[in-house]
Amino acid sequence: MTTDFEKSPGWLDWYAGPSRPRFRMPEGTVDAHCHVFGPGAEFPFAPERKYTPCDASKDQLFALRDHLGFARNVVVQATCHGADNSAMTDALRASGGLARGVATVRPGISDTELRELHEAGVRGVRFNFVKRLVDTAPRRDLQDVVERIAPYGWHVVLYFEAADLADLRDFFLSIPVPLVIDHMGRPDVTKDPHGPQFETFLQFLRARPDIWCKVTCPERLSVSGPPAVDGERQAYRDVAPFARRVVEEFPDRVLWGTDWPHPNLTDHMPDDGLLVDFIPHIAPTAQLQRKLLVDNPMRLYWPDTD
Ligand SMILES: O=C(O)/C=C(\CC(=O)C(=O)O)C(=O)O
Repeated sequence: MTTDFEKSPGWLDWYAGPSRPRFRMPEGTVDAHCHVFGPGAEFPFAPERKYTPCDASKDQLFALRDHLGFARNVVVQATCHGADNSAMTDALRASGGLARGVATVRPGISDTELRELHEAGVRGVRFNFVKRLVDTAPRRDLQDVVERIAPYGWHVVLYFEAADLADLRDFFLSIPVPLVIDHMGRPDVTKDPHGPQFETFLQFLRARPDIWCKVTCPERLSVSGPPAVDGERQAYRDVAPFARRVVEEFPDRVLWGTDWPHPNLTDHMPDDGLLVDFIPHIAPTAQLQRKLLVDNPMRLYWPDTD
């Protein structure tokens, strides 16, 4: 088994020594989108992966959680681990109940494996339609997965590019469990936040009351920045109006997360402390912040916790 991995060319490692955020997050804030990578020597990356990351271990994730002031994490299976969820579930088990997970599952998964994922803290599966990341599975396979996970009360996380929503929308709306959309459906933020492309996305969110939206990844969506580096506490001003529209229209079904360790960024690596300082620009009131950071993720991932 290969355990010695060479990172993809040009790979940017996560930012060591992030600042402390100036924004005071409410107590119990959940980082509802982050990943663990390996370590490759312990949890090898998948043969079918499209990129090879640096290591980003559970201990490093938990150290970041504590440094930034988060209480909990939702760890999303990244494509570089394929459908081998063991690095992610290892993190969930080590978290003492402070982490939940979103897995990648193939239709052939056994009932025992599904039960084990649930017991570890998995509460959803991710379907990825971003072509640079995966060869998307046939819809029949995805429907089979939905049938298998529905009895557990799980949801489906959808990752896709804005330009593909028109083709995918009917399929998405046919999925009979709650949906969670990654990174606002990846809008082109050089367009008008009140223009037709983002309006199409908002219409999709309006189509069902159980579609949630992560207002995440300004660092991935931003074109004109400025990036969250070198003390910049007003970063990603071009993304903020898009996220604010979603937060204000759907305050009870938005989620936020760091996206640490920020895979596949090519032009900069954000300081995660400065990234947290983006939050009040998209959720300007204490009430919106509490819903976004605590109430909503707790309802979705820890519904039995008071
Ligand atoms: O961190 C993210 O959510 C986005 C990713 C990576 C990813 O989703 C994956 O590997 O599964 C991206 O756009 O490259």
